[in-house]
Amino acid sequence: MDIGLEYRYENEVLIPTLLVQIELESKTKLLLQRRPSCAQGATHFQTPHLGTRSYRIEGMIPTIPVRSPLTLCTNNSSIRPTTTAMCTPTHRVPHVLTVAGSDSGAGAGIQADLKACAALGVYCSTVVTAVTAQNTVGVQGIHPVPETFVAAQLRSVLSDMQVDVVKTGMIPSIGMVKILCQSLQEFPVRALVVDPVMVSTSGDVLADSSIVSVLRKDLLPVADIVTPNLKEASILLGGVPLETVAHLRSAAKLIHDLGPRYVLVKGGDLPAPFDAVDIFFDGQEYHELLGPRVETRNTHGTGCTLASSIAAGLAKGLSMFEAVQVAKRFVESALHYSKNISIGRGVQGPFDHLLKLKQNTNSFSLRRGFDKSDLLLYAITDSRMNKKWGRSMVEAVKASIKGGATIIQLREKEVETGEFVELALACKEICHSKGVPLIINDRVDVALASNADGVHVGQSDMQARTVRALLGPDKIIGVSCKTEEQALQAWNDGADYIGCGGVFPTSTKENNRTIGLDGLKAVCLTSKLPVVAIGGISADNVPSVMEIGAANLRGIAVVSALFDHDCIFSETMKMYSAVTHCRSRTK
Ligand SMILES: Cc1ncc(COP(=O)(O)OP(=O)(O)O)c(N)n1
Ligand SMILES: Cc1ncsc1CCOP(=O)(O)O
Ligand SMILES: [Mg+2]
Repeated sequence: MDIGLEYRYENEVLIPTLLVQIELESKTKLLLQRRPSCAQGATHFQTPHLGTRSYRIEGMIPTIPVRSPLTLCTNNSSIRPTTTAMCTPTHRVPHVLTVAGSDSGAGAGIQADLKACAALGVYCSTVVTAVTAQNTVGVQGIHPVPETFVAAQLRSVLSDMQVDVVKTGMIPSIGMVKILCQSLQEFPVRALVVDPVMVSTSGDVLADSSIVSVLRKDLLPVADIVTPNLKEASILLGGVPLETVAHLRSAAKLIHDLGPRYVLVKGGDLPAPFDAVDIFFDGQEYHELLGPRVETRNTHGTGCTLASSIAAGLAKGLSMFEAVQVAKRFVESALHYSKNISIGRGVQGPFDHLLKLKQNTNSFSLRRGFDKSDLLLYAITDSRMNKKWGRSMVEAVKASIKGGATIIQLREKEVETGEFVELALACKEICHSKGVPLIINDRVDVALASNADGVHVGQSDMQARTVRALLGPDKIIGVSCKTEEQALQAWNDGADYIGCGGVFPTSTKENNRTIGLDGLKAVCLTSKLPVVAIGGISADNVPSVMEIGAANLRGIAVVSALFDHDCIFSETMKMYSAVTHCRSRTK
């Protein structure tokens, strides 16, 4: 007689099921299964052949999780269950497999990939292709791993684990490229990120020229994205000189013709005065990804880290472009954070990938960065309305978040700077306790002093590019735009979103030209940034706004519809249900 305990999921709860297998004289097996109606005590089976069989259960049978073996007692003997119920809820973890070389200095290679994935919350397994002796001075030695052992590592990981994305770094031999391609055919993954490591940033050759043709012929055609720096792009294209942004664009196109779905040519090595511009090419459109050049010696491993961060974003379900943007911001943040650390005596030091784990967990902006879904219901505060209705700013912010506001903007035109900073700190605490970003209107100084999550500026305020340079890459920057040209400028300046309006007439902002639904639509259709509509928006006209037919219109920004009322909570709930209803219909 076998006894077992099985757990089955039903409605989010694990239900214990007792399984009793009895062998009859006639050798037929009888499987009885029963849900113990109690955690302890007897449970009875009615069996057609044996009448009533009673079993007494000792030991608790909790629903989740069960870790301790249970002892089931029949009439007179205790029988340990055939299976010890070990049930805990399981969930998939985004998973990147890095196929790269080991960097003894731990600034680049698989070490960089492991740290980047850890910082971005993604599991990272490793296939080591070579062991290098290197430090901040350069590469002193390379010891390739035998190809058969690379194959064995690939099989060990891919045959057992659910890998979402493979990221390749240094692959020192033609045979290894072919082994990798074969493994990916046998064990397909969702995406392949190829960082064509051929020359280290210290200028040392990490893969001889013979491998270039195999990379071109075998690996690039199956890559989802390839991320060469200037030198690597030039090598992939036979040694053409690449010295300007125009060269980068043509290089991206030519490399795309070799087969990868996307290309990111990294322009960090462009000679000054160019900004650190990367060209992202999807086969149709070019995107110039600008970012502040961080003046530091600690840039070793930036290429590997960018590629593994892209892989991490893809593993988490981001689109390619989103993954590239987040990865670029992550690397910039890490460089910014690490710019003055000193590791090693050479010309090029490593940077600190794990800043996210060290930053104050309340620093919301680094915990997950800007998410365009934050724009769904954008509440903009107004002290005059608070005064009119006799409530504090903190009360107003709490009520709007409780009602469903997804992002808060403190918009204060008369308050003294010191008071504004205090207000921002108090509101940030409320916002972060609910995972809601806090944006400061106009005042970059107040945003810096309160470490708010970002700033919103208008056309007559500080230019977004300057704000970006002051706030750094991981803060949220919004720009007011009435025209397509302003929207393009906001994009080039490195903004995260556009506030577009006033859509309808409003008395909340003086001397504000109304652009109407047509003006809103014109901006949305050309903007490369997500858009939030603003100006005279109420629950009644939300449908007309949200249904203009622009996918990147992500929400509405409102002041009086929420705050010029006695009950902010109910007004916000009303607005939230209106905008979510429309959003669900227009997705
Ligand atoms: C989300 C959002 N959009 C637009 C504005 C308007 O900003 P601005 O043009 O700077 O005007 P003021 O708000 O400063 O009067 C905004 N604040 N938020
Ligand atoms: C700040 C701002 N920018 C354009 S319109 C506006 C005011 C929006 O206020 P309301 O939602 O009360 O119309
Ligand atoms: Mg302004």
